[in-house]
Amino acid sequence: MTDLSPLLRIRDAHVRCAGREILAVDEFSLAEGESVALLGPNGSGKSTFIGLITREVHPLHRDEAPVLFRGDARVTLADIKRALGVVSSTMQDQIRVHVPAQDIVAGGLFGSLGIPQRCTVTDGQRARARAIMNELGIGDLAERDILTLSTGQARRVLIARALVHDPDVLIFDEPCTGLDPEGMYYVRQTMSALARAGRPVLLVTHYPEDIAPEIQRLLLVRDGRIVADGPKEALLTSETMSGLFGVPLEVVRTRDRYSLVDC
Ligand SMILES: Nc1ncnc2c1ncn2[C@@H]1O[C@H](COP(=O)(O)OP(=O)(O)OP(=O)(O)O)[C@@H](O)[C@H]1O
Repeated sequence: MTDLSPLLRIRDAHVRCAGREILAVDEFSLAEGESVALLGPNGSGKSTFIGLITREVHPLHRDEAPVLFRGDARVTLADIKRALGVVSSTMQDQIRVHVPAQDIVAGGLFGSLGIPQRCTVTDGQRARARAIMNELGIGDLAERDILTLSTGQARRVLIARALVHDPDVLIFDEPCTGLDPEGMYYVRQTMSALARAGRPVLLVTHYPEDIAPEIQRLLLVRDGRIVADGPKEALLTSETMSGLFGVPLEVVRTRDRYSLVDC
């Protein structure tokens, strides 16, 4: 029998912090192979939404579990780490040790940012880390000290780390923050290629420019709520964006990308 459960389902999930509700999700499903972008202003609840999926944020308890992976509520944290590959702009700040970039990539095989103490990396695991770096065009960075890389180079190393264990879903949490146009180009191209290859990408961003042409579905988040969920063509309008961000904005479409300009 075919399993018709979505890859991910969030239903009636509520997150409270410091005495107030910071996120409420009535219903969200991600099908196998589907990619989606979450767009919203600062403080709207996007990272909290991702935290629900990664289990870093806990919803209020209720009898029926609010977050299901392939229909299963009882997945362990290890299962979640295996299923997800996460890239965020803040991860780089957490790296404080001088290690070769390939060790950061291999760390993804252990669900950590580097190789944990007491763990030994096999030749096969090292080869896997090198192979994924080569695939992303950053093989020349493998032996470089991670702390000496530019922000753009380090971000691409973090993408390799997120991919090294062949996850079911890739989460990009504001992946272009702090990058110059070259860095943005490579990160956006990589997201496009992954989504095109059918790897589900869950992108969190403030900017429509980051949304790869292959990502068709858009969620708009504001004040801790999903205020819209639909095709990006329908939602990326000047009127909707001005309402979402609370300032007058114009949406400009250039080929298959969208951008926001002040008006
Ligand atoms: N630990 C916390 N304690 C109190 N409030 C919190 C905490 N974490 C998040 N919040 C609040 O929850 C709301 C949603 O935060 P969240 O970080 O999810 O938003 P975001 O859309 O990711 O923001 P940004 O775009 O700035 O990263 C914000 O109002 C934030 O201040």
